[in-house]
Amino acid sequence: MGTAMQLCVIFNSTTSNPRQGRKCKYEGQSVRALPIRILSVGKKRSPGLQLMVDEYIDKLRYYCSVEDVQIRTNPQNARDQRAQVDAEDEAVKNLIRDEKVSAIKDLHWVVMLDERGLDIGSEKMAELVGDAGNTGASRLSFCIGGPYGHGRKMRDRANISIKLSSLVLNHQIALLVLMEQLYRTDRAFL
Ligand SMILES: C[S@@+](CC[C@H](N)C(=O)[O-])C[C@H]1O[C@@H](n2cnc3c(N)ncnc32)[C@H](O)[C@@H]1O
Repeated sequence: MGTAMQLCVIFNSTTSNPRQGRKCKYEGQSVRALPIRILSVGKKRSPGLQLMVDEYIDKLRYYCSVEDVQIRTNPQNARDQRAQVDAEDEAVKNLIRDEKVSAIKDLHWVVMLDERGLDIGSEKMAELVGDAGNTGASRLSFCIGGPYGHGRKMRDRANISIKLSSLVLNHQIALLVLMEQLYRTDRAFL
């Protein structure tokens, strides 16, 4: 998975009492966040969900810029799960392609959300967001899969794969949990 090894340091960081195992290395500091792009695959959102997403983006804007990109599932592929996942992978990959426009590089640090991913808490999520700024990337991209999850291409492209819970979540709930965690990375909420 790409350069995921770079992040091993984060997940081995030492801890101290009384919040054993819950210390964030950015505690007491503002975490400098890269611009964030959240890509989520799925059907048209309900107005209620969109309202909540917009509310989080509004709250997060004091801290970092968040781009909410929706990738619609193609109903033509509904009968062929493999074709659907492949098409979704391709669509997402096109939106996280590293690019160089004249002297400006747009390099994505890609975090794949997956129920089988690495189990991290809020503090480690804050470290992940802060440390992404030291990877040389110019953007932090979170990818949420469709009804059948991510395919091989996305798994190969991702720099790291994380879980938000041990439960399998609907992609819309995963989006809200992610946004809440991003909001929580602001030190005051850890
Ligand atoms: C309905 S789930 C897909 C479940 C599917 N069985 C799979 O193999 O991934 C849709 C998307 O929501 C996200 N998701 C669901 N549960 C999650 C969890 N516990 N942690 C992180 N992401 C999750 C993932 O991005 C997933 O691809």
